[in-house]
Amino acid sequence: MDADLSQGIALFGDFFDAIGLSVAIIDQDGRYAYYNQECSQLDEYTAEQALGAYLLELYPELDENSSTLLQALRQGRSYRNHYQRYRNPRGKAVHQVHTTLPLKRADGRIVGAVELSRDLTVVSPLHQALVDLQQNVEEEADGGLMGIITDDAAMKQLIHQARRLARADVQVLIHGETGTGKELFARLLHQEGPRAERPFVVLNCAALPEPLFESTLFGTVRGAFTGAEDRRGVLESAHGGTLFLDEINSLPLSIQGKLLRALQEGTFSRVGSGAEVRVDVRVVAASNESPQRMLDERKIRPDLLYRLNVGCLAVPPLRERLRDIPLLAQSFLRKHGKVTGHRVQRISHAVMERMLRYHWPGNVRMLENVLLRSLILCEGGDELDFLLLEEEGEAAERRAEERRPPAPPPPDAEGTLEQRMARYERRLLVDCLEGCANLTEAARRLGLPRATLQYKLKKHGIQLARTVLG
Ligand SMILES: Nc1ncnc2c1ncn2[C@@H]1O[C@H](COP(=O)(O)OP(=O)(O)OP(=O)(O)O)[C@@H](O)[C@H]1O
Repeated sequence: MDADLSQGIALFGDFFDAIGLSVAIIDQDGRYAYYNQECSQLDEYTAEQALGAYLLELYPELDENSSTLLQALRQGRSYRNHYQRYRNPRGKAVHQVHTTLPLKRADGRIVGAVELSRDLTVVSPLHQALVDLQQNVEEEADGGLMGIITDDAAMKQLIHQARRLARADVQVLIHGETGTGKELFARLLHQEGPRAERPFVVLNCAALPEPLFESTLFGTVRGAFTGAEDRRGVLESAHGGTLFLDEINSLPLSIQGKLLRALQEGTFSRVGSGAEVRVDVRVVAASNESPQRMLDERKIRPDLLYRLNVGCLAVPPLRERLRDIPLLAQSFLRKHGKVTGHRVQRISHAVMERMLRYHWPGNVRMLENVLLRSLILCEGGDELDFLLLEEEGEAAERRAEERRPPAPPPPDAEGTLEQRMARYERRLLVDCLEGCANLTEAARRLGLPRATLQYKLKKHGIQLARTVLG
């Protein structure tokens, strides 16, 4: 061993023993020249076993490149506060942070290397608990966004718009594909408006069989029909607060008329009763079809639409906000990691690419489900390196679908050429209007003067939703 090195160890040995860090020193041959008590606790070799032994004999799973001490000795590299996780020779998981430096003589020659390590094995469960706690606090204090996670410019703009509408206490129609977060927006509108302390009542119109609509909305009186009891409807339950009518496009037109009257007049009667009930309710409605399509397919009465559509929020599909995919994915991994016990920290590059390329027909809800399933089935470890999207057969079919050009409008077997052309033109106009903010934009996209477009809309009897009237 180099004389300077052995002198240094003799001089500082007691100090290294007293500082409460594990300290290991190797000489220029890579053999342990110093190995203190804390090192023994971490790696479970006694000083007698270690001193004089070649490093790679004690740690056969390391090599010249992966051993930081050997890298410091041979390449002069230094590591400061470098995090390491490994299994010690007895198989125990060790987390540590170390600083490793080459030991140089005055003439610059490297005569050994030293490593000081701090054991994090005790600290890391506490650290994880702290991270979880912080996350919970952040989730609860997410600026009143009702858990809406986003880093997308259009979504941020939408949240801004929703907050303004919330304060204005107007009726709002939210539309967007399934699973995009429409209900979260509805809750945001309620929570940030003047009715926050009053009830928020949800009615999913698609989940109700037709005969139950009227009694569910307006309530019943005993004896109104066989088995009827005195029961409040959702309008009464939401008095003073907000009624969220999800999938409004599934509400039968006859009931829509009654709902409109109740909203206009603020009064209605329970089924089977002549007595007027007075309510003050803000209605927020949601649909997975655009206002234009609902109108065109006669799924909503225009007068109800105009009444509800004072404010309109169009939530974009997940595939149009790619920045949100990694953000949401990390958040779901944290959330479900706690429940499943699989604390995956990262998502592999390949999985992330796959997620970014996928078209997510079920949007955020689907992303969450896919990640949960993948997490449950993954083998453990730090990185999520597979994604259970769908059954392979279904997935292949979907990919073929994606590659296929958009389907032409269904061939109309009926009518003359002129009639079929007219139907085709009408369909093109409706499709175009759906994707445009206003008439001017639609005219520009179609390459038509605005007046010609207006003439064609009239000719085809296409009614416009308020959102495209401008
Ligand atoms: N931006 C987001 N951040 C965090 N979670 C989200 C976000 N968007 C949606 N989610 C979650 O995805 C799921 C579906 O959201 P939500 O029910 O609001 O969608 P929806 O558009 O109303 O769906 P549907 O049309 O099927 O009723 C919920 O669990 C919701 O918490």
